[in-house]
Amino acid sequence: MNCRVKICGITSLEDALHAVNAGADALGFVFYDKSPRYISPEAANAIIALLPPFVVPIALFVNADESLVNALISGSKRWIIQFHGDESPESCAKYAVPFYKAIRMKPEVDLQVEVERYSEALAILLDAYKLGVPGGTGETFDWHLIPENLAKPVILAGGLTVDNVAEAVQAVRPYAVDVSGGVEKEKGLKDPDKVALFIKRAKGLLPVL
Ligand SMILES: O=C(O)c1ccccc1NCC(=O)[C@H](O)[C@H](O)COP(=O)(O)O
Repeated sequence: MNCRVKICGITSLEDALHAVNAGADALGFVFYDKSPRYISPEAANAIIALLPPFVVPIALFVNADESLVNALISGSKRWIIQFHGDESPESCAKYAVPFYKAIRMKPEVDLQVEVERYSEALAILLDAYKLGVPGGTGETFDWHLIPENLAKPVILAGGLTVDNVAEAVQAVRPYAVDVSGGVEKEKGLKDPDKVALFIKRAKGLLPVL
């Protein structure tokens, strides 16, 4: 299976280019100022101007003001937005760029209903629910909560690491996987070896020993 990989929480050009050279399909940039992975719109737009054309830059917002989102996307036409808060379907769809909607998974979430609500989303990203923490929790959720016949591509996130990503891809068969904390050496800084190994294992290019 050809599983794509998004490396999230990029804060430097060095980490961005290393992830791309290791085979990342998409890079995530966090514009949530309470995150240790926060990057300014100016710094992120400078990085994405140097990315090769087939790499997708993804801008992550949590209940952000419209003016902040518009300020970012006015700097580059390449962005896809990942809404990671409580944004309504209407507020996600009002921008000039495509979007993904993150759903924080717990047993009472009906994914079929969420997929219908966010009908204009390109894909849904499934992350672990943790009270008071909007994302980047480093925690997994119960993958059995994901139905097989969802009408949107699934990006699987939440607590993925070099040790569990191959199993996750096998079990869920997602369109893509997304990782942040599992490939860091400290919060906000990627570990190049873990990034490379994670991508190889997600794409089935290396056996898990
Ligand atoms: O990464 C953050 O700090 C963050 C903060 C607030 C909202 C979302 C955030 N990250 C979202 C992501 O896309 C992460 O990649 C995803 O939550 C998975 O994180 P992890 O469990 O650390 O791999």
